[in-house]
Amino acid sequence: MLHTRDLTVAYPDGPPVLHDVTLDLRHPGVHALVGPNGAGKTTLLHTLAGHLQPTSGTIHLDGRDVTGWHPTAAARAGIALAPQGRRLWPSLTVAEHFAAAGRDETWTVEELLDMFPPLAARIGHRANQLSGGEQQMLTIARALRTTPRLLLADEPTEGLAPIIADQITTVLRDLPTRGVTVLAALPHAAAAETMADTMHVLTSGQLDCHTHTTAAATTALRRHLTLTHASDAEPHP
Ligand SMILES: Nc1ncnc2c1ncn2[C@@H]1O[C@H](COP(=O)(O)OP(=O)(O)OP(=O)(O)O)[C@@H](O)[C@H]1O
Repeated sequence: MLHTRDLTVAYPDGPPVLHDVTLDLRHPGVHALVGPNGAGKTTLLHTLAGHLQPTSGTIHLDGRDVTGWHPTAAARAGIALAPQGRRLWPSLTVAEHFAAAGRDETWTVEELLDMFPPLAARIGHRANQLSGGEQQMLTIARALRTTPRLLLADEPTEGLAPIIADQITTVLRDLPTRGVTVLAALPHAAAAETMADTMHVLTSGQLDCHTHTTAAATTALRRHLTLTHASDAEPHP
């Protein structure tokens, strides 16, 4: 459903941060993009959502070339981003976030509140009055209001208490049954294990390994850390 080929991305006036990233999500499901801080996970998700332009390479969603599309067009094509840091409007209420994001009634407010019960009790509260977990729930719920086929979730359980992280994981795991494929950026393989069907390991802007097992993902991450530390320790001439 999502296919990127040789995607290279740089920030203005900087060197490439992603190098020739070829990612193939053939089947609906929950897919994890696993990598350490600075690997380029956020950069990849933002590029898929149209917030960054690749310098080369292509992005296809369901066979359609969406490379370089404006975020609004990417959203219409079915790509939604639940960003890291949540990016909510602090002074808008939960209800106002739903109203602002709503496009059609595939995901009704009632359904979303059933999915995230803590939000139901907070419907009239402003975003800056919500807990971190409630903010994350609102971020995902708001993204679903745009009726995505692909939900990009950037570190969706970051900093949350385990019980809240479990609630969010359960919701994400269930989304493919509603026709939504999830690509979740996660910092390590253990976090991906409970959430994802496949893991794609990103290190230093390059995709390193595609796997179904935590062990293989962890090995790839350890290999990267070992190589990084070894080159850091090399004496400089
Ligand atoms: N706005 C920006 N301008 C320039 N460089 C940036 C910008 N945002 C990120 N970078 C750089 O791009 C690289 C990849 O960062 P990115 O945030 O995509 O990684 P990440 O894997 O999501 O890490 P983290 O888990 O820490 O968010 C890093 O070297 C970072 O410093």
